[in-house]
Formats: sequence, C-alpha cells, structure tokens
Amino acid sequence: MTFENKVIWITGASSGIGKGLALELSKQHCKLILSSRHQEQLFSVKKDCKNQENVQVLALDLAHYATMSLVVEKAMQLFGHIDLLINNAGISQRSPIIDTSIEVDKKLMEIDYLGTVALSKALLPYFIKSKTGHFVVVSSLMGKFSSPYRSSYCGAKHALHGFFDTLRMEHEKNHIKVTMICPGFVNTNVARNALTADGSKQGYQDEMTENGLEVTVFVKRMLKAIQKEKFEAYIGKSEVLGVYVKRFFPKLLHKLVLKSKVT
Ligand SMILES: NC(=O)c1ccc[n+]([C@@H]2O[C@H](COP(=O)([O-])OP(=O)(O)OC[C@H]3O[C@@H](n4cnc5c(N)ncnc54)[C@H](O)[C@@H]3O)[C@@H](O)[C@H]2O)c1
Repeated sequence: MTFENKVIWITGASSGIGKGLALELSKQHCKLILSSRHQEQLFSVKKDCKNQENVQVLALDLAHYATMSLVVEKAMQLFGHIDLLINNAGISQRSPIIDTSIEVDKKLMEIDYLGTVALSKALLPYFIKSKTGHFVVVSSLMGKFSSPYRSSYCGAKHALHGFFDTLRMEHEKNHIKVTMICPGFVNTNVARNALTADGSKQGYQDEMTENGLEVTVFVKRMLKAIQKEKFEAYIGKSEVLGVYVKRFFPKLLHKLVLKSKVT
C-alpha cells in the first residue's frame, strides 16, 4: 500500500504527532485534510506542508461528538472521498485517582474515546458503501497497560481497543482496515497539555516524554505500520516491552512500573 493519491484525514494535526504526520505525508503526493480545534494553527501547518494545493483544513472539536455527522459531510465535500482516517487527536491526564474530579474522567472519555468513536461511526457508512477504507487510531501503550496518575487516560485509551477491535471484525467483509498505533514516549507537548485533578493543564513537560522518540522518527515508523496494515503497532523505546511483560507476567509489570517512579 502506498499513500500516493490517497485522501488522508488527520485529526490533532495542529501539533505534535499529527503535525509530523501532515508534514511527512505532504511529501508523498497524497491529499490531506487537517483537523483539530485550532484553525489558525492548522493553516500554519498547511503553510509548512509540501504540495499545499493538496491540503485542506477542517476545524472540529471532538468534545462535540454529536456534530460529527455534519463534520464528515463537510470532509467528504473537500476531495469527494476519504481513504484513511487517522484518529490522532487526544489529551492526556496526570493526577492521582483520589484527587481527580469525575469531570476530568468525563472529559477524557469524551475527547479520547467518544469523539473518536463518533467521528469514525459517522464515516463508516461511506467506507461500507465504497467497500474500502482504513481507520488508524492513535492509542498509547497506556491503552495496553496502566501507569499511576493516568487513570482517566488509561481508561479511555483501553476502551478504544475494545471498540475498534470489534469494528475490524464486523467490517472485514467490507474490506475495512483498522490499525491501532500504541506510542510509548514521544517528545511532544502532550504532557504540558495533560489535565490535572481539577481539569487545568499540567503546563510543564515530563522528563520521560522529553526523552522519548523524536516526532519525525516516530512518524516514519507509524507510517510503515499503516502501510503494512498492522492490527496493532507498539512504537517507542524500551517501554514497549511492557506490553509483553503485562501479557505473560502481569505482577512483574506492576512491580516494574512502580519501580520506574513514574510521575
Ligand atoms: N506524545 C506522547 O508521548 C504520546 C504517547 C502515547 C500516545 N500519544 C497520543 O498521541 C496523540 C497525539 O498527541 P501528541 O503527543 O501529538 O500531543 P499534542 O498535545 O501535541 O497533540 C494533540 C492534538 O490533539 C488535538 N486535540 C486535543 N483536544 C481536541 C479536541 N477536543 N478536538 C479536536 N482536537 C483536539 C490538539 O489540538 C492537538 O492537535 C494523542 O492521542 C495522544 O494521546 C502521545
């Protein structure tokens, strides 16, 4: 599978991984739809893209998941069809369960889970009709195992796997693909933007995120996984091993995560 001439819709394209995907894919002669809440930032990403005539901007807020059918209609008008939806937009969280307001749990579920599900469900009938289409979902290693101070985030990311594994099974007959991408640490502003116990942003970077993969390196590995139509890809440094340790030795993973003194 090549990306050439494909119409690729990327959410969360105004920064971090989404921006990195936009810049890299714009070199590969595909048509891009860039989405996030911030229209101005999306236009600025578009300016940095190659082949700008093939790049369109469409603002959306995943928290307003009831509006996703309308958003999909608008997206379909931009290039006439869509080949790939990269569900990348999301927010993280850093706070102990005991202090975390239920509003924070709700917000994480709304943006990371319900928004992503609603957008994908709104696009699904088009994919079914054309008997083709590929949903890519940027989950996290935190969608496969957990870590302290990320309860809402881990809950929302784990839930994505339940939903999209089902979608993959129900629509194999329609040739619809699903690739779950599970990043480890990637050096973006995700920790700065993470919500704390009262819903305010953390506002500073985590050491582990800062020492994570560079976005350009991560994006190249992610695009390879999509091309191979992988069901699931774990992309990061040694933290990736956690997936396998959890599967076979869950108590060992528990001890290792606590020993790593995550914050
Ligand atoms: N960076 C990491 O270490 C890491 C690790 C695992 C998973 N991830 C996942 O990668 C994805 C991208 O994150 P990032 O690291 O680039 O961080 P980031 O904060 O730079 O990017 C997040 C993007 O999502 C968008 N977004 C947030 N809320 C939105 C909403 N309500 N509606 C529409 N768009 C919204 C933001 O505008 C931004 O474009 C997220 O799903 C995140 O959970 C990141």
